[in-house]
Amino acid sequence: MTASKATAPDRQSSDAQDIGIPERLLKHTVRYTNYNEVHRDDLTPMMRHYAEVKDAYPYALLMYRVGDFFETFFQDAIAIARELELVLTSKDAGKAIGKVPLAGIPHHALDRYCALLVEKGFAIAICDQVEDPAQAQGLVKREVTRVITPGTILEEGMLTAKRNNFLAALVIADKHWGLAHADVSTGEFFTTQGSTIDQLSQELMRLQPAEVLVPTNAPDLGALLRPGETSDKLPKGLPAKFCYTFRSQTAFTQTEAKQRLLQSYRVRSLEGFGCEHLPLAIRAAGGLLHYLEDTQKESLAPLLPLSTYTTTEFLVIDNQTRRNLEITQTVRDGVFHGSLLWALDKTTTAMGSRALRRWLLQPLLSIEKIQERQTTISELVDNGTLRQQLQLILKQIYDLERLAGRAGSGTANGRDLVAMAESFEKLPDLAALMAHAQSLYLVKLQTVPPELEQMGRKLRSHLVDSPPLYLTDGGLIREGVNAHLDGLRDQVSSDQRWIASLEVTERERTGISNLKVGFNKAFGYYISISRAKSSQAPDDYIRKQTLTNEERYITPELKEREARILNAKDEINQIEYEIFLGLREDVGQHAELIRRVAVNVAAADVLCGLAEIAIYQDYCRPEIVKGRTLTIDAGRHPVVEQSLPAGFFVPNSTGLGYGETSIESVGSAYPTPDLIILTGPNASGKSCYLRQVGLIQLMAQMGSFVPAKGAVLGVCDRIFTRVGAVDDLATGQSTFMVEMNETANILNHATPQSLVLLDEIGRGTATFDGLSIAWAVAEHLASQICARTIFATHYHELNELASLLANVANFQVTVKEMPDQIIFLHQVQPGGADRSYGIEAGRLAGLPPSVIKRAQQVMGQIEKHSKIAVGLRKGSHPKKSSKTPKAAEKDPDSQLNIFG
Ligand SMILES: Nc1ncnc2c1ncn2[C@@H]1O[C@H](COP(=O)(O)OP(=O)(O)OP(=O)(O)O)[C@@H](O)[C@H]1O
Repeated sequence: MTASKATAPDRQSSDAQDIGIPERLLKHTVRYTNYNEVHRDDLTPMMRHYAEVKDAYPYALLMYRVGDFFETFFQDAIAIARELELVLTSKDAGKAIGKVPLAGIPHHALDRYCALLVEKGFAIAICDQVEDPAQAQGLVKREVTRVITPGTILEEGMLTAKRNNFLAALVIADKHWGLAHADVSTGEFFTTQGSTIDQLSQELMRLQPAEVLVPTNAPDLGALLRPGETSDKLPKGLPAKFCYTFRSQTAFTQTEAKQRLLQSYRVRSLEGFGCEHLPLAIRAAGGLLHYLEDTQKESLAPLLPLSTYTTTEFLVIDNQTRRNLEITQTVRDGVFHGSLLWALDKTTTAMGSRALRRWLLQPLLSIEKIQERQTTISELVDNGTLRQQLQLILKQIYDLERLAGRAGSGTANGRDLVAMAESFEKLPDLAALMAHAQSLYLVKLQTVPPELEQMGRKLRSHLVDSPPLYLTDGGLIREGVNAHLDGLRDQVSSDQRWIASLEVTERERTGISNLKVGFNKAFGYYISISRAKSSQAPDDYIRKQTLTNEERYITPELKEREARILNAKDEINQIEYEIFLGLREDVGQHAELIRRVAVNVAAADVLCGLAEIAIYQDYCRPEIVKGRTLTIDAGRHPVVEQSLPAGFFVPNSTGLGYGETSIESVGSAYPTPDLIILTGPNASGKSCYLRQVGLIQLMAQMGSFVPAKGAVLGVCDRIFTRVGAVDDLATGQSTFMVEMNETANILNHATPQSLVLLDEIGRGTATFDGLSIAWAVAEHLASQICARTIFATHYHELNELASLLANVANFQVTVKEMPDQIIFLHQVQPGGADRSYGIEAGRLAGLPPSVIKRAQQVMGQIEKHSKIAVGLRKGSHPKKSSKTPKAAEKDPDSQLNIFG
């Protein structure tokens, strides 16, 4: 980029409002708000260098190290002053330019401020001094040592322990897409390929990446879109809630991307990663790796081997379903407390907690893999001692995934390595505990890589138990590690002892009883004598400073000892630092091995937590079968149950899967339709029941036990939900349109293997429109798709469907009517509610009696004259047996005649 002459040379100042900074923070008038407004030749050498560096990172806030501060200038200064509420001052940028905006942060507070900026979606380039300023001739050498972007954070303080921080990269071509994602802090690296933008955005919504890379050939390469910002360069249909970074297309081309992956993993083919035949997946992964190399510089820790997956390997849970089933956060407040994850997370390690979240968002389809997880839970349920001891050991294991990342990237400190050593020491205990374990996930813990055991011993023998936070201040390395280091330490101790005893010896020698030995930063060690006694100072004392009441002296020997101490200390610190770097590098080289072990530990932790829940919440191991059976005996909602006093939750059974053999455990007489029409008054528990079935299915497919007495469950391909009515203000869609979009999506994608949970379809429009749509949707699901469906509704007219279609059954949530109140029994029983209690609910809520009376009259009229009601009452529809779902399938255009 070439320097351009000031575009607004007459701009002398901007007022506070102009740049969005409160008056109280604006300490100087601000001149030039963009570094490109000034002529480069007019800048001071340092500012010119700043501008050159800034040219290379236009999309990032540039933190430029000056002494003890990281300073930002021009527009970056304005941005950070505004975002962090810092004082905006100014700096002289050159004679012809004068003062330009400046905002700085102390170097030791860099992490804290960066965390805040990254959270707000900014990228930060850190330009540090790379030579000792004391040794520098002329301008201190500075280089960008790291670029921190929302998706490339490694710093512990900036990460959330219990969730992954994913960086994603996508490539879209010919209606197909490739999507790679990696967590640099844990080393996980995945790639996949698929079609339809809808699928891509669903996958992004599942991953919730902190940053998404998008290749473009647009001119403002490197621009970063913060969450909520839009750009016409962003492919249509992608969620606006993420942070998007535009990258040059070059790194995303097939040749470059593949080459980069081959080189990085030192392999000849991508066959082993399973993506050789997936060009878009390769391009996305290569582009992502390039970005990491670009931003992490030397500090990029090796990632785990690239793993290829397909979105069809997992139970598909779209964004609405994830939201409606409140898997990771509640619908109402968007908080973790009250979500399924909250109810199930009994993990002990941060790694386990992250793994549980991933498992919940990606339940399995393979019966075998589900059973592997179940078997481990069973073993831990049956063997309480094993479970408790496992938990005790897990408690002592630190976040190995992230520690390995920090070691690999050269950012780990002494405490990190000690934490690793302590964790490695626990691995043999874990192996010994698992010696007789039978199930796969526990057997995986039986072997400890010898390298890690050795590494643990080495770290322990080299590092002190509680190392200091800073690496260059010494105090890290134990005695006995390095003979020269020990010698220097002995020398320092002896000199320090000599100085410590100096006061006594000099008092004796001089006879001055109040003689003291002191130390200050300016002069180092000195001997102090009160003014009154100063005449008694011996000849070898050299006067250094005169204060009101005392004289300060040095002696040649004192200075010699002092110099020796200081030199030795410098050398000690340097040797310790080098030993530490060697240790850290050693650990870094084992990052991949450490992470592999960490993955096993995390999985065991998840399963141990699930076993714990299974015991204390009385869950059962569901039988996972082929086919469409969905039978739950006395199921409960895992979250609502935990929030009610013990024993208050009313269990309910469920049977779905028409044509499947009945399951004995639930009673052979239990009906198993494809579609349940569920009616019942407000607040009786319909939504709760609906969600309970969805959650039980989901938990079963992630391998967990489930809150029920017994369950036999076929594997679902997708769970769809349509729950409640919420305006999507962000996209400007009305409640009804959102509802219809979601319903259309379900009807277009559901299969007989899907589980569909619909709550009050058609409520957002006129009653008859709503009822008609609800009817048609239910009929289509039952007769055309044959998806297993629960359809909760207040339109009890829909109960008629059961008499028309053999695979539809009516259920109701029962209430007990009392003279002046309704008692909610929360029991789901066969049969349809023949009436709503809406008017009663209104009466209980205090609507005036005249209004209630009038409402009853109106209802009577509507029921009498409604065509659909008349049609339904006539019973003129064909006999149930003549319209089985299969018959309807053959003749999809035929509709059931309900109008007579
Ligand atoms: N099986 C149950 N056992 C105990 N309490 C329950 C049960 N099911 C629901 N509840 C309680 O009843 C409340 C209302 O349930 P829910 O929201 O499912 O009702 P609803 O029938 O869907 O109401 P509406 O038709 O107004 O949406 C829940 O918050 C829960 O506390």
